[in-house]
Amino acid sequence: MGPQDGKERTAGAAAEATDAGPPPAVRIQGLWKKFGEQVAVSGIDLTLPAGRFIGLVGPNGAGKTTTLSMVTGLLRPDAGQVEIGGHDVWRDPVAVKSRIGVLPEGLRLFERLAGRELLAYTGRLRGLPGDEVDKRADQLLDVLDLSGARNKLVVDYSTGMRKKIGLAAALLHNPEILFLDEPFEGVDPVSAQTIRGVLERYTSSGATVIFSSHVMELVESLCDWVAVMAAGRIRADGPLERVRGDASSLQEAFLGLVGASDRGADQNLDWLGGGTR
Ligand SMILES: Nc1ncnc2c1ncn2[C@@H]1O[C@H](COP(=O)(O)OP(=O)(O)OP(=O)(O)O)[C@@H](O)[C@H]1O
Repeated sequence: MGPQDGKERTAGAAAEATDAGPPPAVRIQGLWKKFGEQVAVSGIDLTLPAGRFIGLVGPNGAGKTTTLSMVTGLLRPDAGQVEIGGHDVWRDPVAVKSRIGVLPEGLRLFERLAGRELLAYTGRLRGLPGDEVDKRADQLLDVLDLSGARNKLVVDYSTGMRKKIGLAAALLHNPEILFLDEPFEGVDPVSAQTIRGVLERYTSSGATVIFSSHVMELVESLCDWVAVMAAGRIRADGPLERVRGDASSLQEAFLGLVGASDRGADQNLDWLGGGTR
């Protein structure tokens, strides 16, 4: 399965989505971003269908965060277009931002607010009525097992608690599409299971989740659609089974796609053998 396969599938998915009526969740065309001489995202085209649980996977430095930042309107591309639900991210930002929830990498939160206050503030910024914000905030805190920390300042939250309160803030306005950059990083297995349950419930209503991750087992168990990125390009994308192909696991398919399956450590590091000293 090569890059071209991914492109063909993308075009196919776009046509399917258009024929069926509703626009795709995300349509990316010719997206580029350079930082100095470093090309982070190299002219990608990608169509992600609505109503799916979608994983964006790739090795460190592949360009996942840069792509998600441009797709969600946090970073201006050098070139290219992004549409969310048929709306251009840069020309129609209000329509786009009302439809999406975002949990970015290295999320900045208002540290001196308590968790409950943070949600109240986020809800009012989103234009929700106060009693609706109260109801939703209480339910989200409860489901995410944060009720006991509702009055604790965010600065005192652990990494996992920060991810969960960030997720609650991203879900508060009931977006159509949720973007999550490494939502499970630094999260313990119990909290991961809680987050997973919330996301599964959210997608079962027809909403779309798009998240980046390095953890292939997680992506394989959660996602029904996958895009594989490496060196700023999309190497493959489509339904999970198609991207996995004949490989025994997504991990194996991924290593083949990013060209890392035969990168053994044995040719180098011949000095490393502390145990045999
Ligand atoms: N603000 C920046 N300034 C300079 N270079 C950057 C910046 N942001 C990203 N890059 C570079 O762009 C490339 C893509 O980075 P990006 O963070 O998008 O990758 P990633 O796939 O999210 O990686 P990881 O999985 O390690 O988080 C890398 O080479 C990175 O060093």
